[in-house]
Amino acid sequence: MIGRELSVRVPASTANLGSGFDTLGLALALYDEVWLRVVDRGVRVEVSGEGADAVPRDASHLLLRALRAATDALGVELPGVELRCVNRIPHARGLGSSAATIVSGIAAGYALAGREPDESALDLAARFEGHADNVAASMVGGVVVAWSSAGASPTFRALRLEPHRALAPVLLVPEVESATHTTRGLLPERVPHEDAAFAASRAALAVAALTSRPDLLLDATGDRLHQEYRRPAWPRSLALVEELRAAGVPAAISGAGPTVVAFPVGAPSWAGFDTSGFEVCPLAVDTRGVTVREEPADP
Ligand SMILES: Nc1ncnc2c1ncn2[C@@H]1O[C@H](COP(=O)(O)OP(=O)(O)OP(=O)(O)O)[C@@H](O)[C@H]1O
Ligand SMILES: N[C@@H](CCO)C(=O)O
Repeated sequence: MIGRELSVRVPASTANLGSGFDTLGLALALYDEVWLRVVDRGVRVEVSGEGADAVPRDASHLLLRALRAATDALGVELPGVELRCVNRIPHARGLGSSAATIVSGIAAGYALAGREPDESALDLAARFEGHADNVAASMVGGVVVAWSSAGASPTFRALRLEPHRALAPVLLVPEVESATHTTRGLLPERVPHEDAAFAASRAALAVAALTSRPDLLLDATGDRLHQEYRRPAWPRSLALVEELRAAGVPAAISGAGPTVVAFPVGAPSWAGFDTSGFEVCPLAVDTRGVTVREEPADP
């Protein structure tokens, strides 16, 4: 085991897609990369790129905690680890950075056990994150429908669906950050039945829109379960979503915000919209999910 080296590549993701709160996810072709070596003791962490000035450099690093959870669950001995992270997914913006990091750690742990990430890996990752939409997208790529059943084993599950080839998401990423745990705290305990019915119809429609009928994305990305409640956390982002939707462009808050995800048809002109302070990032859809490569041992 000592001396084994792995490299991991994991995609970002956009969750919710408006109507599918904690349920729908889409993997994006923006990747964090990690190189990892098993050593005889201790922990050494190097980080470059996003979050390099903020994330811990010890065993409390999120990836190492997820890795340890996986190796403990699989009975793999892990005396020490060296880690080099190249982070490209912005943190706390609604692009699934924490989920991608958790998935990297868990996929690496499974690889050390000689296993592909499977249903149990997804359950473990989702337990870390608290919900499965982003982790499922980062793990398997494409479109995912995630669900949980309290008390069941596995608790968290997901179904992967093939994205329609015309899906061309554009992410509008602001400078400001918004922590997911803070905006989850803005959600009410209960919602009106009428809003639940609205959500059920739009989420069901979104499955069709994302996989075979992108022309239905405007209706399919309508939301009444979370965005309005979270408005105080990112008023400008939600105003931009409303502006885009009023002009017929399907748009929603990406994950827990503050990034906006839009699905313009053709080459859009952003000139008519107030995108000041947002970086406009067209991103392809990732269809592979996390990949782990075993690096050859030193001769
Ligand atoms: N590559 C990373 N390495 C270490 N810690 C990370 C990394 N990426 C994210 N994190 C941790 O996760 C936090 C961000 O998680 P959070 O759930 O708030 O946002 P997000 O995952 O970027 O967005 P969302 O869940 O809305 O898609 C960071 O502040 C950091 O603590
Ligand atoms: N479904 C999650 C995605 C962000 O992690 C939320 O909206 O809180």
